[in-house]
Amino acid sequence: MTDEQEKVPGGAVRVGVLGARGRMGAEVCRAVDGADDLALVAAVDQGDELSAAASAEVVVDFTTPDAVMDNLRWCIERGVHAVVGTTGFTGQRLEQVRGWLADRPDVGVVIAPNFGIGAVLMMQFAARAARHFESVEIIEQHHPRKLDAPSGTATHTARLVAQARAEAGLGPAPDATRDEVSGARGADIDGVRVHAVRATGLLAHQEVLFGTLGETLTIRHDSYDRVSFMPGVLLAVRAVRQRPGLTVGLDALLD
Ligand SMILES: NC(=O)C1=CN([C@@H]2O[C@H](COP(=O)(O)OP(=O)(O)OC[C@H]3O[C@@H](n4cnc5c(N)ncnc54)[C@H](OP(=O)(O)O)[C@@H]3O)[C@@H](O)[C@H]2O)C=CC1
Ligand SMILES: O=C(O)C1=N[C@H](C(=O)O)C[C@H](O)C1
Repeated sequence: MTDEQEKVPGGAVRVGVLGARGRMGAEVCRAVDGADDLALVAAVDQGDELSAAASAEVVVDFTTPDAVMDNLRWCIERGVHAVVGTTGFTGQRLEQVRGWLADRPDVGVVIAPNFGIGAVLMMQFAARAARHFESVEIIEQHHPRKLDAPSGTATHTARLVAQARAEAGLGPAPDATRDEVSGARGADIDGVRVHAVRATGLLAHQEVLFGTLGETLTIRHDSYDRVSFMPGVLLAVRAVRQRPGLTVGLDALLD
């Protein structure tokens, strides 16, 4: 047993954080430190050995899309449960994670594009509204130090909305644009236009704008502080050991 394991209060879940010196990772370290039933046993960042997290039962990853897959494989191979907030999860990446988990059916992984409870509800409400409106566009707004665009939340929302539209038999949203300066109509995610704004002063914000004859509906969520993500992260940390396999999104945990 290591010195760090010896310090863990009886029964507390041993948690390691990857990306611990980053904006989210540092907030997660504070949240874990502040929870009586959790113990922070490893704070790992760029340049540190992953083996520092070997004594963790649950690892939380807020690193970068470039780093997260290697981290996840390392966790799964060692039987360490993982809670992942890092973005960049394509369908192909999720399949890869399922493949690794097939060899370790005892391990749980929760991957959520957004741990904010309000953001999760925004996505659910958007999916519910989608079949009633012929037009839909997503506008996400973030701090300018964000590496990826569009955001993981916007990409996930677009996929949910596109799926709901397809199930309702809706075709493409009307759009007569013929001449376009490249990018003016945003990114096309499964047929849904997504616009990404980056500005100092913002943290994480999203609007889903629906339109039909004579009316629009705007569903908006704002995270003003990274503490907004912590109840969702801690919920996943507490739940993941009892959820073998891959859980995508926080919805199942909230229910
Ligand atoms: N799901 C959710 O609710 C949320 C998700 N996010 C996502 O989380 C991720 C991190 O965001 P944020 O905290 O703002 O980013 P930061 O850049 O502030 O933090 C990332 C940290 O990870 C470090 N890092 C990079 N590679 C590794 C590695 N291999 N091992 C360990 N640490 C590493 C970085 O170091 P260095 O800077 O030296 O490269 C940095 O300290 C992003 O993908 C973001 O979109 C953010 C907020 C909420
Ligand atoms: O980088 C961020 O800050 C955020 N990233 C996540 C995303 O890409 O959706 C979640 C939230 O929007 C904050």
